Amino acid sequence: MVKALSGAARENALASLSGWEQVEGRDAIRKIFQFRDFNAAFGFMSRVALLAEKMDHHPEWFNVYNKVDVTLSTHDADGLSERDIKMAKAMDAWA
Ligand SMILES: C[C@H](O)[C@H](O)[C@H]1CNC2=NC(N)=NC(=O)C2=N1
Repeated sequence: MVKALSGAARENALASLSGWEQVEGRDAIRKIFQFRDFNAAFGFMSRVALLAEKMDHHPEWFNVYNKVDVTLSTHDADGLSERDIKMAKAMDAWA
């Protein structure tokens, strides 16, 4: 069972990310990615989808044309976990 990050570990993990904001009223992080066009946005989503399946960890996201609005949290832990941090970093690397 994956555990939610707390205390210093949580602070350090969040500090290692850039462009992600904490969602109000919920232990989750959010970032809006913008791409050249739909093709680039969907390519990004396809790549992330493969990682999500591999990790058994899935983003909440909303796509309109070239924008992908992503929220990450770990439902099983009812909060942010290492899995969200790992996924956020992969997304940042591929955007
Ligand atoms: C049963 C299965 O392991 C779970 O429901 C997985 C699937 N994907 C998931 N994705 C996310 N974001 N959080 C989870 O807790 C989670 N759990």
